[in-house]
Amino acid sequence: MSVDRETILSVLDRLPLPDGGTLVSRDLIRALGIEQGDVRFVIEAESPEQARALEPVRLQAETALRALPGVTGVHVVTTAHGPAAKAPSLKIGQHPAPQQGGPQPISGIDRIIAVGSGKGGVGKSTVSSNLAVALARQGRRVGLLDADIYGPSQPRMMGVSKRPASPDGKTIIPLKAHGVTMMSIGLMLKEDEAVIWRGPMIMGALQQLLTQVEWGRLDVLIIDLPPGTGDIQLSLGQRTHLTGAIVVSTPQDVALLDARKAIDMFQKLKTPVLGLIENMSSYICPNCGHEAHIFGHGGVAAEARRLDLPFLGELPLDLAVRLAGDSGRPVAAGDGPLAEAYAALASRLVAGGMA
Ligand SMILES: Nc1ncnc2c1ncn2[C@@H]1O[C@H](COP(=O)(O)OP(=O)(O)OP(=O)(O)O)[C@@H](O)[C@H]1O
Repeated sequence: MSVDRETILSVLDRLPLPDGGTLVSRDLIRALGIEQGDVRFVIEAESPEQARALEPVRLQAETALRALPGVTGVHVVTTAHGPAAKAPSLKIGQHPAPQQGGPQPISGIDRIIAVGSGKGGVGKSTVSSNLAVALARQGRRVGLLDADIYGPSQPRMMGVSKRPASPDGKTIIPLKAHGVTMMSIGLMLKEDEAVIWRGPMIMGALQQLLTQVEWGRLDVLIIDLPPGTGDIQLSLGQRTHLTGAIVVSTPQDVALLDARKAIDMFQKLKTPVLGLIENMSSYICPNCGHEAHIFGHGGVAAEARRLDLPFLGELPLDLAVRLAGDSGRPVAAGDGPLAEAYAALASRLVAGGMA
């Protein structure tokens, strides 16, 4: 049984706010998305004070929604307008500036590739970081932007935690790791501020990360998107000229079903789908060498053929990939078959003029 938007809103409309009204009646809910029972939305507070006052309501909302049949997960974040945090702060409380003439390029960046997935947990962030590192090892000037506001994982995967500097309070100096210039929304938050954003509204935040970060000259910027097909992906595709998108999926049917939705979204946005990647494709037992297909095998290649899209390759399920991601040194930075798989993927993109 799946849960719908109306049910979610009616539950939220029953939770009173401390100063009157509800999240719904006060129009504080943004970017509500429901993917396979996973509910995500943003509470847009008017000030950091209000955001703090709303914290009990956020928790109540999570508990109430989790109790609904068909809900498998709930992720709610609060954003706050109001006085800017100490530098480097993204200026707060702005809707993205109105824009004329469709998606725009970003000056100094030759190509932008968005890495998306229909479903969370399929390895989109892992693929983004490893691909970025593999491309940098081939001499490309590479940027990596972690746009997953719900769970920014690139600082951990790339092994950076320093808060980026902003000498003039406007531009932000990105960090460097494994030859890649990187920036993550996670680096702008203090650890104890994980819930309340000191940032602009989310769409504006992404736009600012694209334009206020001093990326320098890049051959390619890789954007690690949040999972699914929500407002962030739409807003990015509508405002920024993307060279193309890569969709990551595991071979399971359920993951493929969602991947199709992501492909559909990119096609509606007129963003070329550069290809599909099958992650967690096969598992080689380190003890006996037996090859197993835990999530199935070949489903993504078959889907690519069916949709007449390029199949960019399969990446095995391997403990070393996770350990490397957790340790901040992606497998692509080392040697061996896993690094070679990413190098081959990077070469294909370079040869095709995509990176
Ligand atoms: N090929 C692989 N082999 C082993 N572990 C993997 C592989 N790919 C990803 N993982 C692990 O699976 C977990 C989820 O991966 P990752 O965070 O990249 O997924 P995601 O699609 O970006 O998820 P989210 O949507 O939650 O951001 C991580 O712990 C990662 O290290």
